[in-house]
Amino acid sequence: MAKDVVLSLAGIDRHYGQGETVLSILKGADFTLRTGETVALVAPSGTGKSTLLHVAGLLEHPDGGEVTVGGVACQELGDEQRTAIRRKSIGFVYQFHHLLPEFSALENVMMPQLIAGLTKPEAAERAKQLLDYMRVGHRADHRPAELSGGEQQRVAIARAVANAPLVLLADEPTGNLDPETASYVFSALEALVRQSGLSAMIATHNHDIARRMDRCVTLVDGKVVELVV
Ligand SMILES: Nc1ncnc2c1ncn2[C@@H]1O[C@H](COP(=O)(O)OP(=O)(O)OP(=O)(O)O)[C@@H](O)[C@H]1O
Repeated sequence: MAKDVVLSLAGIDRHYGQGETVLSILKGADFTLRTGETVALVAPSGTGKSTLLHVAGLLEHPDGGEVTVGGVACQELGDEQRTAIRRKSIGFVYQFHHLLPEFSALENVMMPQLIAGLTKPEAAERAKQLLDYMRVGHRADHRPAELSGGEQQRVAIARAVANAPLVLLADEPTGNLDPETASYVFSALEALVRQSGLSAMIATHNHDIARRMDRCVTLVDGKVVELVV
């Protein structure tokens, strides 16, 4: 793997179901993400965007092929090792925030850092910085249900980058927001990614958002193909 490649997918196969009802989603998909690069994944519904992100983020096992994260080939690793790599190297943002409802925004952003072994004061300081950066610091002590959709998603983004991952994977991170809020939240996400030099792959249906990334890819017949938007 080239030195500046942070994530590579090689010959990824993924199918669902069995026998005659088998549905092949990814068919030898290849993809490479370089350090500091931002890539939009734009493809019609049902073509496998979430599947590709889940495989890349070590949330799902592919049926064939190799996922390499930060130079580590993950295919032969056990669940524990994959989880350790995922926690250290991958930040994931979903369409719905998936914040823990019984904890405050600040505690939600502290959580992955505490799991990674930081002390409470260290985790709290970084969480505050990230929430301020995402312009939601004034809501730090509130629980998710007390936040607006845009605020919830900004907290979820702060949480995803709390452990300074190598790669940020986002699955339609603004898909559940109205256009104005989506634009605001995406700008905050983009600024954070650029400022921290993060590598990111973002699935989106929004072509305005896609154009702001370094490059765009799509899925055609189970393979990743470069796209000009
Ligand atoms: N666990 C599963 N079991 C069976 N089929 C699945 C499973 N997960 C996804 N699929 C199917 O695989 C296909 C690809 O799903 P995926 O969610 O990756 O698409 P997508 O491009 O992200 O779609 P959307 O834009 O609508 O979110 C779909 O037809 C979906 O129904």
